[in-house]
Amino acid sequence: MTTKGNDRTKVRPSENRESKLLVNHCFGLARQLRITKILVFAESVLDQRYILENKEQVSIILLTKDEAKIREEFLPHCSVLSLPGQNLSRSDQFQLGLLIAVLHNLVEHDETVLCITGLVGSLRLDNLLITNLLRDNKWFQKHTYEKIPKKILRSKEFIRLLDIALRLAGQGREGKKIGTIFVLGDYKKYDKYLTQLVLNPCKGHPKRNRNIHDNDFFETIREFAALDGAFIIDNSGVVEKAGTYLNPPASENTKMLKGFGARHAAAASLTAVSEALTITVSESSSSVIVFFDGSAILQFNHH
Ligand SMILES: Nc1ncnc2c1ncn2[C@@H]1O[C@H](COP(=O)(O)OP(=O)(O)OP(=O)(O)O)[C@@H](O)[C@H]1O
Repeated sequence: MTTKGNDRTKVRPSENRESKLLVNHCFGLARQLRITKILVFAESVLDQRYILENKEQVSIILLTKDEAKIREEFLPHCSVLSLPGQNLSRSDQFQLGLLIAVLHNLVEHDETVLCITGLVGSLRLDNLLITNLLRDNKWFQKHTYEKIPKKILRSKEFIRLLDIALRLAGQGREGKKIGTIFVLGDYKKYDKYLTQLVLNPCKGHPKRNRNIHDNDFFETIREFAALDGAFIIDNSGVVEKAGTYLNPPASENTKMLKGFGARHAAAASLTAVSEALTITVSESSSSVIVFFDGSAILQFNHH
């Protein structure tokens, strides 16, 4: 059991031993199964050195919410990836971590890898998984991965937007839940399906001040999320519009999601008739859903 408040100093020696044994067994399994990549959720590792002691013939991919916490001696031996989101379930952590590794070309989408993780904040590793994105993710089975324009899904803009969406879903605004849509892509190609519900609050501001990569802009996004409608973001991460209503035509290519209403229908439909990718934050369920080509391709739920 994790202590309430996730006191990082309170890891019993026996628990640290459990984590070390799990890591040892993981590397043993990798050798036996000839698996060459191991994803480690670094947030849960108290003593990172025992991972280095094990590394031979495997690539270690460290996933972290805070790259500054990764010890320097690790860096030449591991790939370090930033993991967006907060309070995700463990299965969502796995899914997101693996997806990000695939998007960074560190893992093939049909490659079997080992993942070790623990409860966020617990500093204990307690879970070992053998997984393969193509085998274990329904969407990857149904779709041709290569069909997704790499410039969109493999972009740092997509990963950053996912991070923003997960943070908004997890934190809300002034104690209230947030619901919104982010649209990523070449917006001029689907401008005809966009209508302003209110005057565009981004208009007239320099591009550098409304880029999703700018940390200071995050709070503005949180404020603008209170407006009905969607954020329209170009491929370089500049928010071109906010408070925008999506009005795409009906298309047979749209797969509606059960249990959701107009927001999710609009987000799905726009991707059916354009090359845009949309990410929704659901006000009713706090889930974050990524749509592409008319379908939900990824879904993350908060707990
Ligand atoms: N076409 C659209 N474009 C942009 N925003 C929309 C559109 N349709 C609805 N919305 C926004 O979504 C809000 C919620 O609508 P609704 O409850 O029907 O959607 P939902 O898919 O169930 O979303 P949620 O899970 O967030 O409640 C509306 O108040 C409106 O602000």
